[in-house]
Order: sequence, then C-alpha cells, then structure tokens
Amino acid sequence: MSPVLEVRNLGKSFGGVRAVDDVSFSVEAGKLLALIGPNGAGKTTCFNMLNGQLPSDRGEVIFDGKTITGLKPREVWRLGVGRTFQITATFASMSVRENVQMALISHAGETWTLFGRAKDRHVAEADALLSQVGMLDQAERACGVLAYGDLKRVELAVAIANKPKLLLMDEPTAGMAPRERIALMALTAEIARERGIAVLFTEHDMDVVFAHSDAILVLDRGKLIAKGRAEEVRNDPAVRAVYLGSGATSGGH
Ligand SMILES: Nc1ncnc2c1ncn2[C@@H]1O[C@H](COP(=O)(O)OP(=O)(O)OP(=O)(O)O)[C@@H](O)[C@H]1O
Repeated sequence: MSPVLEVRNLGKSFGGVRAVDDVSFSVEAGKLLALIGPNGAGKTTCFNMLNGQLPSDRGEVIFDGKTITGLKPREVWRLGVGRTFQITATFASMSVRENVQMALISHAGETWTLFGRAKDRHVAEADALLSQVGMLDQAERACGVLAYGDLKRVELAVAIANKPKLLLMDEPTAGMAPRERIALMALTAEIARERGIAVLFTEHDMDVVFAHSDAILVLDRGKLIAKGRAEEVRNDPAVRAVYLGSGATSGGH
C-alpha cells in the first residue's frame, strides 16, 4: 500500500540552529505514528512544515500521492490534512452537537449563518460521531462546562468530522490524567483503523506512545535518531541515551 504521507529529506534552520535536519519517514492509512523527542528536538517545527504553516528550507512532503510542499495551511487542510492542537479548539458557548455540526457544515462547504437553520443540519452524522467517541449522552451540553477529558473526545469528533486522510495531533493527551490518556489514544487508534486515517502524533507520555503507536520516530536536535516499533525503539541505545542520560546506554545490557 502506498503511504498517505511521505516526507523526504525535510529540513529547516533558524539562524544557526538546524531545527529539522534531513528527516524522512512515511505513514500509512489506519496507522498511528508517534513523533517523540526531548524539548527542542524539532517536533513542532516538523508539524508546522507538514501542514503548511512554516515553509521548509529543503525536502519534499508528499500527501496522497501529490507534492504539497509550499502550499498554504488552508490548501493543505482542504486536501485532507487535519490537525489538533494542545489547546482545545471547540466553541465553549455552543453545545457538543453544534460543535460537530459546525465541522460537518464547514466540510460540506455550506455556509454557517447565525440565523440559518443550522441546528437541523447533519444531525444524524453528528450523533453517529458523538456515539463513536462516547459523547452522545452529553450532546446537548455546552462545551464550556465539560470535563477536560470529555472535551478532548469532542475535539476528536470535530477533527474526524472534517474527514481527514491524515490527522496531525499535537500532544493530544496533554493535561489529562494517566488513565484518560490511554483511553483517548485507544479510541483514536480504533477510529483511525476503522476509517483508514493515518495519524501522526507528538507525545511526552511514554506509556501512551508505547501502548498505542504502530511505529515511533525519535528526533533529537533535529535529526531522526531512531525509527521502528515500540520494542525496537525502547531498547535502542541512542534513544536510551537521549531519554535517560548517557549512563543508561550500558545499564540495560
Ligand atoms: N520561530 C523560531 N525561531 C527561532 N528558533 C526556533 C523557532 N521555532 C523553533 N526554534 C528552535 O528550533 C528547535 C526545535 O524547536 P521545536 O519547537 O520544533 O521543538 P519541539 O521538539 O517541538 O520541542 P517541545 O517538545 O519543547 O515543544 C529549538 O532549538 C527551538 O529553539
């Protein structure tokens, strides 16, 4: 199967700092790929180049068989690259269902007017999505009053409503309790598999990364120092050195 996303020799420098240095990887439909690395490794810079927010200095980004390097964020989004941010992007005064309806309306290219009959649009599809993320029973509640973990599930429904082929998730579980983190990523993995969405996510919680990624990329000072399945990456001496300090590289052997 050809990958949904293919990144070739991507590079970006800020002054003398090589924030992303000759990075190549790919993600297939239905798979979760984790992008990890210590602070300043280049994860955000990489994401910003993938969705068109930041121009790259070098390299190529191929999405769904087309080169998207140099496209604007809106154009990249229109092609089917969704992104969720660390801060939830739902509308607090609107209900859970309305937030999902709004995403469906926007995806369909329809206009959302305050006085239109927006409340009647895409209800069944919105409810199906809310059911899938376990939020149908709270459909009428305003997003502003939800518990944080519930809000994250609504955000996932909103992201899926845009029908992305690739979903970029920027620390999706930040601010959540450990058990909720695992549950949210399990749900994400289930939805990604079912709908054939490729997911690339950054994450600081290693339990989440090891439990719910099909493969892991490790960045350090802009360079990709390891890539592979959880068990390979976990035992990689270079990765252990970055995460645990140089003493740990020999500790496990
Ligand atoms: N706009 C910018 N101007 C100058 N330097 C930048 C800019 N953005 C990022 N950098 C530098 O590029 C490097 C990579 O930063 P980046 O934010 O991509 O790392 P990160 O892996 O996302 O880190 P964190 O986990 O802390 O979010 C760092 O050295 C950072 O200081």
